[in-house]
Amino acid sequence: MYSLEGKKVWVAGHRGLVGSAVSRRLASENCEMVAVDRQAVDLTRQVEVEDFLAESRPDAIVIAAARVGGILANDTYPVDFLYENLMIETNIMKSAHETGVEKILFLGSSCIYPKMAAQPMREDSLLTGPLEPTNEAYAIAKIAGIRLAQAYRKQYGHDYISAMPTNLYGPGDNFDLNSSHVLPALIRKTHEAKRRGDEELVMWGTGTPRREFLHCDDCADALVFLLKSYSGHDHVNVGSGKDISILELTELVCKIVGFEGRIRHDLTKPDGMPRKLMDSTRLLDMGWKPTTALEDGIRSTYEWFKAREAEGLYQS
Ligand SMILES: NC(=O)C1=CN([C@@H]2O[C@H](COP(=O)(O)OP(=O)(O)OC[C@H]3O[C@@H](n4cnc5c(N)ncnc54)[C@H](OP(=O)(O)O)[C@@H]3O)[C@@H](O)[C@H]2O)C=CC1
Ligand SMILES: C[C@H]1O[C@H](OP(=O)(O)OP(=O)(O)OC[C@H]2O[C@@H](n3cnc4c(=O)[nH]c(N)nc43)[C@H](O)[C@@H]2O)[C@@H](O)[C@@H](O)C1=O
Repeated sequence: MYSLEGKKVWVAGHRGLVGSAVSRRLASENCEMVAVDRQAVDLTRQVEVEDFLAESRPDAIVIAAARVGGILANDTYPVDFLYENLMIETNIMKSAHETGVEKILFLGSSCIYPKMAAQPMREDSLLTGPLEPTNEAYAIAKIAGIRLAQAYRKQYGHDYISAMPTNLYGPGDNFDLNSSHVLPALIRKTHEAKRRGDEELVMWGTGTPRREFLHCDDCADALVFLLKSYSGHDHVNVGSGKDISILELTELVCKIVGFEGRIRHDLTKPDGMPRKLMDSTRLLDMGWKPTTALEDGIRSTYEWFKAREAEGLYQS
């Protein structure tokens, strides 16, 4: 067990979907939070990370900072996804080693597994086959991060662990239609189509791929659980255990938003992995479980989106 009591914890990427959820969750632990904005410390720059850690001296770090995006962004900007993620994770782990950080939780993603991995995907299917081409760059950076954490454990005995969340969503998500993941994109597109009185909604791809979704607050709870109770070499899957086809998801969002038009497929856009459902047995066996049903989570995220839209945050 790792006690967070009185510890200084740095959530790198505290403004993001996951980082903000982890920060909310850590508020109920008796620990001190450290935070820094990208304007003050660019995590792709080693010297800035070194100086920040030498000065702030956290005891534990959650690496929720990363270059993140949906299928199109991943496919269009492979250099950015590979380079920035490699830099962020290596800079943080190296500086943490030099300043004696006790514990690191590194975050990867379900895209690390082979495109044709047996479903549900177990932790030991890593590196057993070719990756999905649309997110290969990002996946390679994340696999390198897992291996780097394991290397620090092997060479120096450091308690660096890795968690692999499934597709996440919730308040604070990215609703930009070019760079977002499918759920925030569908919420925004359906809402705007309804407001304009459109007869159809355009979704990407065939709709046959299947994805597993987990609310960011469930994910944050699992991450804090792992931070406190897990100290192993192997990475741990973090999922909800249920998947849904993209067409079914689109129909669910239409129901929640109240859009009654047709659904049209844009087949110029990629489908990506045919199925991504994780086997989270290891985490469940440790005693953790998710609490937010997908429909409830989409409803509350839609309310969050509408409130931000009313503030003028999203202009269509
Ligand atoms: N979203 C998802 O569906 C999934 C996410 N994950 C993992 O969870 C982690 C967090 O993802 P998520 O919260 O969705 O991503 P977000 O894009 O919402 O947040 C990423 C955060 O990282 C910060 N950041 C990025 N680059 C830099 C940089 N160069 N210097 C300083 N800060 C930087 C961003 O800062 P700023 O606010 O300034 O932009 C932002 O706060 C990632 O490791 C991702 O792989 C895993 C599975 C699924
Ligand atoms: C978390 C994960 O996220 C990415 O992988 P992904 O799961 O394929 O990403 P996605 O959420 O963007 O799409 C899921 C499915 O949904 C379809 N789809 C329909 N309509 C829209 C749409 O409007 N927008 C988007 N983005 N997708 C749409 C889309 O065509 C695809 O079939 C990674 O690259 C990878 O980096 C990663 O780790």
